[in-house]
Amino acid sequence: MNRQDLPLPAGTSGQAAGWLHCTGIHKRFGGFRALDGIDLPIRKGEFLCLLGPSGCGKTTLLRILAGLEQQDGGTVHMGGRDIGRLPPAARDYGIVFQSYALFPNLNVSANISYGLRTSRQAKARRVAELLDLVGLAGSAQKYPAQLSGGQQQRVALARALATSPSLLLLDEPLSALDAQVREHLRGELRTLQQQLGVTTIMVTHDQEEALALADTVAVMRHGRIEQLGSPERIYREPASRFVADFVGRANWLPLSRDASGAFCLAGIRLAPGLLATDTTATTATLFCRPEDVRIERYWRPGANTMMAVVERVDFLGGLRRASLSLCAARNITLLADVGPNDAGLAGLVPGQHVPLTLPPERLRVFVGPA
Ligand SMILES: Nc1ncnc2c1ncn2[C@@H]1O[C@H](COP(=O)(O)OP(=O)(O)OP(=O)(O)O)[C@@H](O)[C@H]1O
Repeated sequence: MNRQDLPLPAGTSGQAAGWLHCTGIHKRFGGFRALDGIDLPIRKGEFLCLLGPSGCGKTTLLRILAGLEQQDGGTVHMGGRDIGRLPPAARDYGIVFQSYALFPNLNVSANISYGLRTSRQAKARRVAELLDLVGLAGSAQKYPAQLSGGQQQRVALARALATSPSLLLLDEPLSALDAQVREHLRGELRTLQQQLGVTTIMVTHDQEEALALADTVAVMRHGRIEQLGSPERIYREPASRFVADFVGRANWLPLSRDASGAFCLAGIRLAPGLLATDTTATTATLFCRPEDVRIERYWRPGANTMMAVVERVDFLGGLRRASLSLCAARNITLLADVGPNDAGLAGLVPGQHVPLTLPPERLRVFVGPA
């Protein structure tokens, strides 16, 4: 698996590349192929998110890394050591699951120190240190039932970090929390991970969470990695239609070719230089994010500028989302996100004709029908 434009996380060096390395991982459940040749290099100190729809194999891969599931084929190396067949206890990681999985009959202190084999005083010191780290100082004597969901997940995180593992595995740790707590804890998790520099792999099906948290996102589909790259790269330069659709919102517009082979949208020749994966394909689709569609205040002929009719405008708080249809082909519709300071805002009235520009550098072409 090639890595794309990945800056190293702070505090790591080039030699650290591929500190944890999965090679050719296969896993079947009966006749079902859950993982189909996973190659995944992870650098020391990196925060990597496994992102994909339900059933794509994210959790299976995480469980294989944890030794909770055995792969049918392939290897796992960590720090140069083959750990692929070691039992969970012989691997050096902490894990947090979606459900808090705390022992209800043990207090916070006992939950956190459960895996520690040190003296009572050392345990108490470590618990206090960890509670401080996760923002729960003074809660050592409480029981899980006395804590909110977010607090329980902090305790679970403290427990996972208790032995100072080299690797932190997180299986949808925020998904049981309500939106506000989730966003708050997301920020704290990222700060904590950077502060400790612990290599972290998190499973999520929430693309916003993956983009916000990760140094690197691995987008999975049907047991394979469809794209591995920085959040920016995944969002801006999706490698496939699946990735483009799964991550963020997109307009898909049907293209044709004129006699010279140039791409046309609704009969309008588009600026040259659009990248297509297959340059001979006759059927192609234009991909463009709603925030990249520029509504102009006045008509000015230019590359990829065309007239459209405003069909509908939805107020989304920070921005307005306009549904538009192209004047040259009213059946071709697209969404445009318009911010409060954008020039085109004044024209956003249903029924109004407005010029719009599709900035050439923001467009991509995918082979196949829209
Ligand atoms: N122990 C098992 N026995 C049989 N099938 C399994 C087992 N574990 C997972 N699977 C199947 O393997 C596929 C991948 O499961 P996995 O839990 O890895 O997916 P996921 O991407 O984490 O999805 P979700 O987000 O829903 O948890 C699914 O179709 C699942 O039903």
